[in-house]
Amino acid sequence: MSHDVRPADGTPAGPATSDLPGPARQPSLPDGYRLVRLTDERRRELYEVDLWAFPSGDSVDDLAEHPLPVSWDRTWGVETDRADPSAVPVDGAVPHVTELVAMGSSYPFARFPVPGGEIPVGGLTWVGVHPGHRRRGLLSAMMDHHHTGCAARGEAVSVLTASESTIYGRFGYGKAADSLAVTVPRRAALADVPGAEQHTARIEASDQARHADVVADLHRRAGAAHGGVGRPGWATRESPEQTAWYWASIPAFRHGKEPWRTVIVERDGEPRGYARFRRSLGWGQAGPDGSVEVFEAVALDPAASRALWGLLLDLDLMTEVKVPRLPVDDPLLTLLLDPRAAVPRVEDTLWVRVLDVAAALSGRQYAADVDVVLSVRDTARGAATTDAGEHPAPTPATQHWALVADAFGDATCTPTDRPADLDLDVRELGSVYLGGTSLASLAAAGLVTELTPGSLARASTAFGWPVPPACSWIW
Ligand SMILES: CC(=O)SCCNC(=O)CCNC(=O)[C@H](O)C(C)(C)COP(=O)(O)OP(=O)(O)OC[C@H]1O[C@@H](n2cnc3c(N)ncnc32)[C@H](O)[C@@H]1OP(=O)(O)O
Repeated sequence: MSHDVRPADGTPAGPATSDLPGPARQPSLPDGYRLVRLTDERRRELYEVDLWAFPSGDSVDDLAEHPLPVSWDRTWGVETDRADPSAVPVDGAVPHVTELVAMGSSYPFARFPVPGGEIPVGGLTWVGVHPGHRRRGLLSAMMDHHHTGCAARGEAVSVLTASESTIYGRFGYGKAADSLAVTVPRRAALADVPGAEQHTARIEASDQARHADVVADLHRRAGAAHGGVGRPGWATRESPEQTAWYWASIPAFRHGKEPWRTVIVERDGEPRGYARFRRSLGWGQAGPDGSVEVFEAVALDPAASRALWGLLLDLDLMTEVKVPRLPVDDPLLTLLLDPRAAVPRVEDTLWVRVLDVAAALSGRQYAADVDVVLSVRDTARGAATTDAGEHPAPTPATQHWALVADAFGDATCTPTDRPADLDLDVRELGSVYLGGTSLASLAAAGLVTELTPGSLARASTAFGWPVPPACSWIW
């Protein structure tokens, strides 16, 4: 919070457009609010908004000295002024305080994996509004700002993980990937995989200097594996800020658990997989009742995966292993002789907003030859706008796009006057973009309309992908 003196009527300062990341314009905000770029000097204020938006037992002091995952040049806030009741008027003017009441940021994914390729993507994150300033349009204005910034930077797509799954559909986001939350009993039986027993393991305190390079290398190679087709969504932590955050040991986030541990499994001295986990020890009537939390478990091949899960499922004094975000096709579910023992629960992870249809659709590959015309409606608020500051068109903006692609080859997507084969909203285009949701299943729910008989099955096959998308970058 900072002080300044305003005229007696409290007129707020004008917009600080030149401070904004992205195009120099203000989105439509309610009166008295302005969007500003945040810098490291306002780190404590940012944490104050964060703790109002995401309540926890932590204090600003617990958090402010540790690394932040966001890049300041892509981080913004909304501030407002209010009269300072404790201040004495100066020459008839009422001292005001400037208060940060909302924030948002986006990760710079320059090489975000999409089916068969990589494109620049903006990863919306850390959106929060102070509860005293909610439901008056601050999020809507920030979404407009974010999408405009993506468009200006050539990011054809925005992705996010949502705190609540009901928020982002209205801004044109479609649910593009699920994950599984599982809890596996200790020593749950796993199928044998030849070669698993030839692995050795190093279990160490997570340490950036010691582990960062090997973990980043395994993470990247695991995403590109899968018979060479790669896993959509499997972005690496590209920015130094994301990397520093991942490796930071922040006591406030331990919640009674030990600090993060890293296990690396090796075969013939070569790293083949890693996991990041932490334990908490409890005692029940039957003795030790500890729990293991696995943040991520990544392996290059089936034997390394079997070795890694075998180790994680048999840590002393533990009775269960919790994995909050497991890719839906992780080998663990297939290796478990009793998959029901994991009690898998499906959760949404990646939400995708297609901002530039031509760039997005020609930036990925397709699993079958396709020649289809899509009628795409983009009426959602928060659509990318022009540098002139125009807001999304109030009337439905529908465009026909001709998509032509060879299976696992080149693709083109251009505007066309040809009649459409399929009709859908931009939300549904986001849902199918990473290959994890089928057009046919959306059509079954009435969200996609087949206008040319036979086009749905063909397009559905082409938009699919052999490997389901997964989110690899939460935090
Ligand atoms: C990518 C991420 O960072 S996800 C993290 C999002 N942040 C949080 O969950 C923290 C706690 N929540 C908040 O800070 C705020 O409530 C926010 C950011 C979710 C919403 O901010 P607000 O400024 O209140 O939103 P705003 O007034 O612009 O509302 C825009 C629309 O979204 C709707 N909306 C807002 N919050 C929610 C919600 N939690 N669930 C469903 N709809 C919502 C509003 O009703 C409004 O819809 P309408 O215009 O169709 O009636």
